[in-house]
Amino acid sequence: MPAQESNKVVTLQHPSGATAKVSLFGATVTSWISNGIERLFVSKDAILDGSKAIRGGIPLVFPIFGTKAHIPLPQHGFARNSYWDYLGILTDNDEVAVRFSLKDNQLTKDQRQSWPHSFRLVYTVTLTATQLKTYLTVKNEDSDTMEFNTLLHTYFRVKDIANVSVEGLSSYTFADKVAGGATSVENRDKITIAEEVDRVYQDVQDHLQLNTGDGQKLMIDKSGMKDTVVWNPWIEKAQGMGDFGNEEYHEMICVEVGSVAQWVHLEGGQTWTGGQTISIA
Ligand SMILES: O=P(O)(O)OC[C@H]1O[C@H](O)[C@H](O)[C@@H](O)[C@@H]1O
Repeated sequence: MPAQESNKVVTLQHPSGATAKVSLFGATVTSWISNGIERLFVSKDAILDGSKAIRGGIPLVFPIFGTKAHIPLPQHGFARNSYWDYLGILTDNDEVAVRFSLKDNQLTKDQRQSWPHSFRLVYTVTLTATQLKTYLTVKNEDSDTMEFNTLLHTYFRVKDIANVSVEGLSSYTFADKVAGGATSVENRDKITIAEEVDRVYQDVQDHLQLNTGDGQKLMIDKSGMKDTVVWNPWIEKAQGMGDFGNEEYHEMICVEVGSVAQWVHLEGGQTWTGGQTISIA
């Protein structure tokens, strides 16, 4: 079978040998192996029992990014902390695609009170020989307009952060969360990491390139999503996270496509789609 569920994890297998795993908890992609190489980072200390969002892979941020004073939801919302339904395989020709769904009636009473909207999320994860595609559809099932943020919080595995760079963000404005949200314009063609980095690049082009430093290149093509966050916790933040090894900041970088700088406005009855295609160059 190209996809099967066992113990709340769906495993995708492509005839090329590529594989991916998606936990029903958060619909979090926790592994993507292509050409025999694991491309995603999951912390050795990640908590996988459903009591906390998974530290690594692709946690799905919805309906808020960070925290919002007027919406009493936990950081990054409820999607990454909820069990999703597995809807099964969509196609199985050159690609293996599986879908997951989350509806408002699967939330806790507190979550529904904090964000009182009727909605349906459908998340499609598609595996080809050389690509991973993750696309989210949001359906507003109310008659009123709904506002949300969403982001694919992708943790990429790298050999050594010292040799990693991200291309495609030059000349875009970013909010620097390490500097209290101060905005600046990026002037580097290749963004490298040598300290704590937590930047929200706003309204950026859809094509980015991640050089993982070992000769491998990943192309990240987003669609329907405006912004890109680049994050590495570096030394002190790493030490402060219970579910992240002290030295693991060397082995990961988050490049997170999403719509987070502004609310997405979705009218009643309407559907929104956004996501990313990650390709091995
Ligand atoms: O610790 P988490 O809630 O998973 O958040 C991890 C990180 O997510 C994003 O990258 C934010 O920009 C960071 O500010 C945050 O620290």
